[in-house]
Amino acid sequence: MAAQTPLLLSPQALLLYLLLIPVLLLLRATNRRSAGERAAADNHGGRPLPSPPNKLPLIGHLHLVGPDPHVSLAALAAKHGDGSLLLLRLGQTRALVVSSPRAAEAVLRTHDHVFASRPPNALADALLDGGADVAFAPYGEFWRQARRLVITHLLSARKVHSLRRGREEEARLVMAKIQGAAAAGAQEDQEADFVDVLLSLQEEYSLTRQHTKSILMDMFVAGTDTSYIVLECAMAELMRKPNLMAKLQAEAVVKETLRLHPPAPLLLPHLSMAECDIGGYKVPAETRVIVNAWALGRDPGSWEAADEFMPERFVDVVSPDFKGRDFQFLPFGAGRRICPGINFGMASVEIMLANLVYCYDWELPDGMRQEDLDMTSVFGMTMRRKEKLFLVPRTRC
Ligand code: HEM
Repeated sequence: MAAQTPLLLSPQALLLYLLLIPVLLLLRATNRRSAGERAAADNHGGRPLPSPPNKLPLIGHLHLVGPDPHVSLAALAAKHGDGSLLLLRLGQTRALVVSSPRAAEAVLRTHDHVFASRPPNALADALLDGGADVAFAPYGEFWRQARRLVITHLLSARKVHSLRRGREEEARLVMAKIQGAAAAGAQEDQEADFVDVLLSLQEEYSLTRQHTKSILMDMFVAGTDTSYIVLECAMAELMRKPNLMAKLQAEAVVKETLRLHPPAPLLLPHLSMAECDIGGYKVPAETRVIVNAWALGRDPGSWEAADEFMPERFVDVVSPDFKGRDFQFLPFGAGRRICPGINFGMASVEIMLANLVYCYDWELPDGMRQEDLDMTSVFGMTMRRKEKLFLVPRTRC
């Protein structure tokens, strides 16, 4: 009688069991291996890198990484790491998290040649034709050529200087918009300028149409979002400390904003191309490396009052360099993969910030207090403010 047939013997249940048995066996086998064996396997027999204990089958440590990965990775590194390095399994991927200036220096300077590649990235593959750009290209001849092109012809100090008029015009247009005036006028089109340059170099660099498109996309995506994020965070921090507005030094404010709110808090992922010894640990080839620039910038061991917004720390003293020489401050990364757009980005943000603060007094909207300003951020390709910043301008000039 059907009603008396035990449920476990139904054909569906049997099928389910048959499908589950290999998975259950795999889980048992994984769990039976001692922590030491697992660590040794992850470290190719070397001294085991510190790693959180509660690794789950299949997903590894993914469940420990929260919606703000830079924050949860910093907390994990503090709890389970040795203060510098932490090994995670993110699904099938082995990832080394770097959270101290010393370890960052080892990875991005001492052994930069080993860690200068990029892991495959499905999003970049779809958008940029699998590494036909600079930012996501694996280390190799194509990347070297594309980076040389970008540094020499698009982002050199001379080029950035020559685009000064364009930036001034851009700032003027924004001020005019704020004033409510019609934002008309001759605008120097920087993107078109980049297109012209790239088209003129197609032969010299053997650029295909796809290369040209991908490099332009790099310039556009890497350039606009980051600069805008820094500007918005700088204005939000200044609203919380309005006394700083008056004695503003745009450069110091921008540096301090980059320290507390780096738009790329985990840089871009690096990939090791060979086995390498870092601080006595063996890091295997093909390990993803995540440098937590956000944690470095807030490390109380490197910075006094690390969580305080204090632009004055960058004024009139020998302050940390942000171009990849001081490893407690890496908003642009360091080494071979350092951002090639530093001068371009800094020039764009500084001129806009100086104009905003010089031409206007800024107030919070009616009824809003400084302490109501929500400084939380959301993590994505870049880290941006969760809440849009709304301010009221009062004309000064
Ligand atoms: C404040 C503004 C900016 C910040 C904070 C910033 C930050 C960064 C960071 C953290 C990286 C990754 C470094 C690494 O992997 O070690 C990077 C790479 C890159 N950035 Fe920027 N960036 C900014 C502006 C720009 C601008 C204006 C451009 C170009 C117009 C640009 C183009 C690039 C490119 C092409 C790469 C990839 C370099 C490579 O892989 O060789 N960035 N940037």
